[in-house]
Amino acid sequence: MKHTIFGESHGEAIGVVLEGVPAGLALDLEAVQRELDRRRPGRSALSTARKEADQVRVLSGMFEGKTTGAPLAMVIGNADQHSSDYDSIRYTPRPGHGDYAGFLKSRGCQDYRGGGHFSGRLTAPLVAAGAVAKQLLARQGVWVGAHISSIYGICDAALEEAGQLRGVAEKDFPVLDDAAGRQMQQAILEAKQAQDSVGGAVECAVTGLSAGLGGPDFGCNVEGIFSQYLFAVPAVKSVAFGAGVAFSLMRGSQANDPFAVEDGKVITKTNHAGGINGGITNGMPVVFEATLRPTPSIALPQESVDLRTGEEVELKIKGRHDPCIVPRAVPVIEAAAALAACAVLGIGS
Ligand SMILES: Cc1cc2nc3c(=O)[nH]c(=O)nc-3n(C[C@H](O)[C@H](O)[C@H](O)COP(=O)(O)O)c2cc1C
Ligand SMILES: C=C(O[C@@H]1CC(C(=O)O)=C[C@@H](OP(=O)(O)O)[C@H]1O)C(=O)O
Repeated sequence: MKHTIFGESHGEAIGVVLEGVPAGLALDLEAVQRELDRRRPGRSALSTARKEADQVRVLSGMFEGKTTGAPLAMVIGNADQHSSDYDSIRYTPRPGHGDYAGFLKSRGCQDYRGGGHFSGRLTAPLVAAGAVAKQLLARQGVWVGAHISSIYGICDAALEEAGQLRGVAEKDFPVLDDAAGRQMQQAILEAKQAQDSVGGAVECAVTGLSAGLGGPDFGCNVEGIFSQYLFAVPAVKSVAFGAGVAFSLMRGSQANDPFAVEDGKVITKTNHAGGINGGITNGMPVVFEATLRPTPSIALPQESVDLRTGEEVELKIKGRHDPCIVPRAVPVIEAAAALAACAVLGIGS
């Protein structure tokens, strides 16, 4: 399924056009809305204070409750913009954000208000598209779940099997170990108090993908397909499959996943490979971790450059920002993974 996300954070609306959605899907719009509600801003002191209802409206591609196979267009309004917060930083890019790169790419014509098209707000339509993908995947027995695996060095309990993630989505703070979750929340509030921000990671599992999907080469490699979708999420700076960076500390005897037979099916006893060997699914859950950087917009003074004069200037950012992106990014990572899983399965292509 090809998806095109459109809009700007302070424009009239944001949305997505999904092409290739198979006809005849009885799309559950309440389920789509539930996913959007998990990501919605302005719900607690842990997130940006911007309040948006994030009510999704389907403009096309659905008739009498079912998808028609025509492009599915979904739109979400913007209501609570404080655009004047951005006037003073129009020509002084925020370190870490897309401002400078966007200024160059748009030749100075970018919508600078609220980060424009680079805003994390554009992940709302991504979540809507992912919710459609999840419904298509469910018909094939494929399921996606995630949890916050760490924030600022505080780790959640280790994920031993993907089934532990069922039920995590309903939590306000989606972790396996609520005690660790309370420590993470404390770390976020301390960073906020210090006019700063923190980053962390989201671990995600996709179950039900049969063995033998994908290929070793560019374009069909399953790790590559997932990575393309995941790196399109703003603030994602690394993606690692299975044991990921911990492989560098292992011997082969520890890293290899021993084969076994369970109910007549070949399985592996461990899943250090994250369900992928040779770029091809091996039938175990596809498991990966995405690292999200600390929020770029912080209240502490920072160094920037006035792009009109070339002078170095001190930057003070106003406005309402997430002191940590990770909690609201959990449904976003799931959405990106669901779209990637559709691509791996060839749904809508
Ligand atoms: C859900 C979500 C919320 C975000 N909230 C903010 C925010 O409040 N302030 C901010 O500066 N960046 C925020 N970001 C991150 C920026 O959008 C992102 O860092 C920027 O677009 C640059 O992209 P990059 O980090 O991938 O290079 C958010 C990202 C996501 C996914
Ligand atoms: C609005 C959302 O998050 C926004 C993401 C964001 C950024 O720079 O990425 C900056 C802030 O925008 P604003 O200054 O307009 O409040 C966040 O509030 C959202 O996620 O829906």
